[in-house]
Amino acid sequence: MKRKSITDFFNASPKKIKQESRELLTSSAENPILINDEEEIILNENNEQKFELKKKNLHHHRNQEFTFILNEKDTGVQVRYMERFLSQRESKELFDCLMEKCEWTSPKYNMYGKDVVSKRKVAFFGKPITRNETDSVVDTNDGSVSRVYNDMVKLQRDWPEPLLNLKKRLEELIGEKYEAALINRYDDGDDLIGWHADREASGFSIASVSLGASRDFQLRPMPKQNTNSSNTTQSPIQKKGEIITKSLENGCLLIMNGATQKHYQHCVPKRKGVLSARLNITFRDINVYGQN
Ligand SMILES: O=C(O)CCC(=O)C(=O)O
Ligand SMILES: [Fe+2]
Repeated sequence: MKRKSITDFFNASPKKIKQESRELLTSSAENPILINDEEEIILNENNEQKFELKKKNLHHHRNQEFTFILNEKDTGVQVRYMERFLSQRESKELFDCLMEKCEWTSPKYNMYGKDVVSKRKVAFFGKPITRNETDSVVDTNDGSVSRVYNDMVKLQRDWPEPLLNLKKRLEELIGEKYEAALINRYDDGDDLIGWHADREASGFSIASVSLGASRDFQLRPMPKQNTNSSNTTQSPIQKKGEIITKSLENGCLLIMNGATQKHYQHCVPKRKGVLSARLNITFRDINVYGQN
């Protein structure tokens, strides 16, 4: 590994590097390298930059760095985390606003053949309504529903201002177009979401913002299916040590890229000691959670 000053780096190949260094300004990887005129850039043996992130991922947020929870070369899985994406004030404002504006539904799921109603609540914002120049509502919320998980939930299209602003900010930061937001409300540590993978298209990055109480978020490799089994029900084989746990705090941002949903499952397990509410917003692709 050679070390070069940033001046050497520019002199070596001015055109190419100038453009790349701009992209690196806000980048971070396992070993974040922030570059300005005084700092050094680390090169590998071939004189190439060691870390290179896509330009679309690197706008703004100079003081807020991503860390990788997962970054797999072979599968392409990337799960990134930014601790203080929202300030305490922004988080509180959004939390209060969503608590007031969301129309909550309790999801149902089937456990051993029985329908069970979850204590966790969900709300769903679909494609935002369009407003004309005088800011009057053109398309009204007509009380329709949308299918989320296996449930029909109230489809809300009149996005509260702070949620719309957050959507725009994430679109700029991540380079995706988000047209839906799913809100999960965990009133205390008894509320949970079990192991699952999201249904988003393979190239799509889901952005997840957490508010309120800290909760553990877990990831595990997609359970291998027992192909020898004579019946067709799939039995997962999972080693306990393969579970990654990350506490998601008030105001943090987690980004799961498309490959994550193919190779990993995630969950928010029960946590007895948690006595207050957490909201989680996932910004998603409207094509997956259609508007019925
Ligand atoms: O609450 C969370 O952090 C995760 C929510 C989730 O996985 C989902 O809604 O699909
Ligand atoms: Fe999920």
